Amino acid sequence: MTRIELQRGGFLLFHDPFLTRSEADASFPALLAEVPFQQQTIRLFGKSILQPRLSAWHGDAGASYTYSGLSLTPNPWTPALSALRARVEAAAGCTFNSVLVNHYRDGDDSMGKHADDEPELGENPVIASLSLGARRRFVLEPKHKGGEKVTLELGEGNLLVMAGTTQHHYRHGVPKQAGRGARMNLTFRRILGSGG
Ligand SMILES: O=C(O)CCC(=O)C(=O)O
Ligand SMILES: [Fe+2]
Repeated sequence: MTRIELQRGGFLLFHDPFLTRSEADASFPALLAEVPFQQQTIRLFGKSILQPRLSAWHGDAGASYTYSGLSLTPNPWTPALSALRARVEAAAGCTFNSVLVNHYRDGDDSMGKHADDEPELGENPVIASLSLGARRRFVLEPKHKGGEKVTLELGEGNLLVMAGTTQHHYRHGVPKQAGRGARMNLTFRRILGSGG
């Protein structure tokens, strides 16, 4: 495990490897079969646009969440998601009541730069990000001038934990990367005030 202190504040814990090869290889098809992935529409500057990836939200009953203007009601935990949650909680040393699962079908799918700073996550959220399948470039950069840019290759069962004040000072995203294969990313989160 590598700990990366961020210059503007916050820190990352990077576990690479994290899942064993066989755990990672078994999880990808299990999630594809269990998770009801959809291409979501979001409203951005008054226009409806399709997100350039598939996603699904799972969590404890009552853990509802607003993401990019979408109000999401969680799907229930599936066997594969519950097993991965237990694995991630043991490593992160905290508990999570929900997970956003993203499926990047190929290198044309992407996630724009953002911070996971929604109020329902609380002041300094711990976000545990598990990546399966093809590695993709994950870019973390300061919101304002000053501080470093960090690029990691997330995939193949590795785990990145973002903690402390990271979401206050940094944005992150997954740019398009031509030629890459399918990847999944699971961000385990704790939604506050949901009774979970
Ligand atoms: O796919 C990734 O590595 C990033 C996902 C992410 O930032 C999110 O779900 O908020
Ligand atoms: Fe994020």
